Order: sequence, then C-alpha cells, then structure tokens
Amino acid sequence: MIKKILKDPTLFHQKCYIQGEWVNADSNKALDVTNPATGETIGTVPMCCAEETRKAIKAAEEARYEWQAKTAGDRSRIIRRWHDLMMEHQEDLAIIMTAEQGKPMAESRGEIAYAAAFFEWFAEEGKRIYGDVIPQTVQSQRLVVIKQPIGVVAAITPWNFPSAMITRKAGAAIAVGCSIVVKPAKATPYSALAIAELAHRAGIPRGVFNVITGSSSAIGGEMTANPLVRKITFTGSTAVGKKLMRDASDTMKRVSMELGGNAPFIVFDDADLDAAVEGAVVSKYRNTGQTCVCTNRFLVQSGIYDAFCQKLADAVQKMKVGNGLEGETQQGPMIDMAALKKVEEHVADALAKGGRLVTGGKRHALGGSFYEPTVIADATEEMLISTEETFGPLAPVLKFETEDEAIHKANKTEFGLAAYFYTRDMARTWRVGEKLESGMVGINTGLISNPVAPFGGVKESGNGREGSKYGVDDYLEIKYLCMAGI
Ligand SMILES: NC(=O)c1ccc[n+]([C@@H]2O[C@H](COP(=O)([O-])OP(=O)(O)OC[C@H]3O[C@@H](n4cnc5c(N)ncnc54)[C@H](O)[C@@H]3O)[C@@H](O)[C@H]2O)c1
Ligand SMILES: O=C[C@H](O)CS(=O)(=O)O
Repeated sequence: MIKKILKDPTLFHQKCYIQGEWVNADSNKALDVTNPATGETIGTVPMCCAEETRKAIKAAEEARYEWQAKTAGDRSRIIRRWHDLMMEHQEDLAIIMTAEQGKPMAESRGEIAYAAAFFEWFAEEGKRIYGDVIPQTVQSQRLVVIKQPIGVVAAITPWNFPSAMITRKAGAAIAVGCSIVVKPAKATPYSALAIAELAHRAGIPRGVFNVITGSSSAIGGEMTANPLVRKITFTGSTAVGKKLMRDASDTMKRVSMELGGNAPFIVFDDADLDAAVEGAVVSKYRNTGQTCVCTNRFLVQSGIYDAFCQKLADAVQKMKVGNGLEGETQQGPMIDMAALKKVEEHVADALAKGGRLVTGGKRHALGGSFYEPTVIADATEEMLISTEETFGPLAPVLKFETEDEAIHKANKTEFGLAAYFYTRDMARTWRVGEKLESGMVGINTGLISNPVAPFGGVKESGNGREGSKYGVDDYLEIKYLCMAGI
C-alpha cells in the first residue's frame, strides 16, 4: 500500500480536485491504477465524464477573474510557494511517480525537481508581461498594446512525465492570470493529484487549478467543445493532437501541441566516440526509452560505425533492469503490455529486414512489461523504426557516408521535435544545426531539456513552445488600445 511508505500519506489522493474540493464521479464509478512493475493495483480514481468536466470548467471560469486581478507579484509568491512545497516533498512525490509510472527513483526525483523548476521559472516570468506604447501617427491619439490572460485553459497530459508535463503548462498559465483544468493520463493520475494537494497548501485559490480523471474522450470532448475554454494545451501523440486540434477549431480555441517525435542521433567520424556513446545512452534509454525526445534512430558515419555499435552495446549491457523502487535500477518496465508489444514489433521488423542483433532483443527475465535494452546494427530506412516512434529501449543504428546523406536521412520524417549530433568540427556544427528540421537540437549532448529553454517541435511534432521566456505567449492575448482626443 503506497500510503504506508510515504512520509506524508495525505499527498496520495484518489478523488478529483475540482473547485478546491476532493470529489468522486457523479456515477461513483472509478478506474483502477496499476503499478507497471508489479501489475498490482495501487488504487482507483474517479471515472468522470462530460458533466463533471463542465463543472470543473465552470469553476475555472468563475475563479479566473479574481485571480487575474491580483498583481503579478502576488501570484508569483504563491507559485513560488508551490515550487517550495514540491521540493520539500520531493521524495514522496518521486515514490508516487515511480509506483504509477515505473521509472527509476533517480529519474523520478529528477522529474520532480524539473517539474518544480517550471513553477520557479514562471513565478518570475509572470512578473515581466510587458506591453507597448506605439509612436502615434496622429498627434491627438495614443496607441497602446497590452497583454491579458487568455482565460480558462484545458490541459491534457501524457503518462511518461506525469508531473513535468503539467507544471510546464500550469506554471505558465497560472502565472499570467489564467485558470486551468488538467486531465492527466489514466495510467498516472496520482502525481497530478499530489500537485493539486500542494496547490491547495500553497494558496492557489479554489477553481484556479483543477484536476479531473476519467474518460479521455468524454472529458476531452467537453474541453474542446465548451465555449468557456479559450485554450487547449496538449502533450501526447500526434494522432490525438490532430483530433483535438480539429475539435477545438469549432470554437476557435487557441491550441498548443507537444506531440510525437522520431529523433535522429548523428555521429560523425570526427566525434569524441566515448562522449557520443555516453550521450547515446542518455538520449535513448532515459525513462526506458519512453520520452518524446528519445533518439529513435542512430545515424553513424562509416569510419566509426563498428566501434560505435560495440561500445554502445557494451554500455547497454551494464544497465540494471528492475523495479524502479528498488536499489540501483536504471531501466524500469514499459508502461503497459501494448507498449512492450510495439517494441517487439519494431525489433522483429528490423531483424526480418536485415538488422543484426548486437544485444538484447527479447523480453526481460523479470517478465511482465520488462524488456531488455536492445541495440540492432545494420538498420535501414526500410524498417519501421525509420518512420514510426518506437517509444522503448531499442537503439537501431544506420550507417552513412557523407554529411549531406546524414542530413537527408535525418530529415526524412514527418516529425521534427528533437535531433542530436556529435562532431568536433565547428563549421559543421553550424551547417548541420541549421539544416536539421527540428525544434530542438543537441550538439555533443544527449540531454537538452531545460525549463529556461524553449521546448517544442516543428512539422507533425506540434506547435507552440513550453518553458523559456516564450512559454507564456500561448496563454496571453494581445490587445490594442487606440486612444483619441488626447
Ligand atoms: N512533445 C512532447 O513534449 C511530448 C512529451 C511527452 C509525450 N509526448 C508524446 O506522447 C506520446 C506518448 O504519450 P501517451 O501514450 O500518453 O499519448 P496519448 O496521445 O495516447 O495520450 C496523451 C493524453 O491524451 C489523452 N487522450 C487520448 N485520447 C484522447 C481523446 N480522444 N481525447 C482527449 N484526450 C485523449 C490520454 O488520456 C492522455 O492523457 C508519444 O507520442 C510521445 O512522443 C510528447
Ligand atoms: O517526453 C518528453 C518530455 O518533454 C520529457 S523532457 O522534457 O524531455 O524531460
């Protein structure tokens, strides 16, 4: 029982948080939440539908006026307290996360710090929402631009980063004076509900931050149709993002989409090979390969191809696979059996099309949704890994001869979220960095995510940016005031 291992068991909630109250579904129906490492049921959360969502949106609409009327400084102090509370409870929040998502405790602790950092960042950014005074073209006029909070925001978030994907949105929205209704993934609701508990303790007013669990389609349908919602912010698969974008267009809602990826990781002959392998492990196997910016395919120049494949396999074979709550685990389970089966499909496809298994390639002896970290050499563009997001611990390695060939292969995808390359040639750094069709590029590093930097993609990886000074733009409306008779 998870509550028994928490220092503060009151962080663990099994009800939705709407208008400052902990509530069940109107039907009293609930859905189970399981620990992906053990298959055990951790608890339940309400199976809410459209009616409860309407109540949450109404609560957010009623709450926003008083909240936006506060000074930015007043809002900042409360959000900063929210950050402080997350860090004070980092260990408990990490336990909740690992229990429901499966990632190793070290990664869960890291995500809590990363998630809290968005509150710290936007508590400050919210105080710098400036407007403009435009030099008038008529002497008796004054032309002014102000920025105002967009209003009620609806956020839908994924299971792979159950805290950071919420705070990356809620921090920006709430800092500028919006209110928000969050629907977390069914698999990982408890991290979201713990953030709600700390919102209450921090002094976030009732209705400003709401968390609703239950039917994705019913909740999402109400969020995209309800005219009180002025902004949809979504993090998840491209397929769902496209649906939400279509549905939101009926009421002309603003949307920001953080979607799927198929990141290339290019290693040139002149790269520091050991550094490239270290970066490859981080960018491929973080969260057991279940991050949107994980490398999906490696492109390695022919001169170092064999050495890279062997060094990568040697590093991968040392990784400890296990329950994230135990000891020095470095690779947890896949989130569910469907995710495991997708990895198996991609491995089988690659081997059937000429791939050479260097390490892994099968379910782990632990059973369940555990999979051996895998490296496949002699990968090609004809394989599923070149066109589909694997979202698991599979590293396919393709070979290339020239810089132009590497860039062409890297860009040959409808996605464009993250890309990585290793070289010690400064001129090449600029050439390749500018030519890669990606929202974010890691150069001689496999870890790029940072609250102070703009996170987001191009092409079918989405639109908008989260974090950074750009992260508030999605939650603001620009208003032009034309004053005559001065
Ligand atoms: N770009 C990013 O920042 C980022 C970050 C994390 C994950 N992702 C992407 O998310 C995907 C994995 O996450 P996932 O499996 O949770 O994605 P998903 O799209 O299946 O689900 C994401 C969220 O959408 C909800 N959802 C599903 N169908 C819906 C519907 N019809 N209406 C409303 N909501 C609906 C889910 O319940 C969940 O809360 C991968 O493609 C990954 O690349 C992107
Ligand atoms: O899955 C992608 C998330 O955005 C995680 S991170 O921001 O790259 O840590």
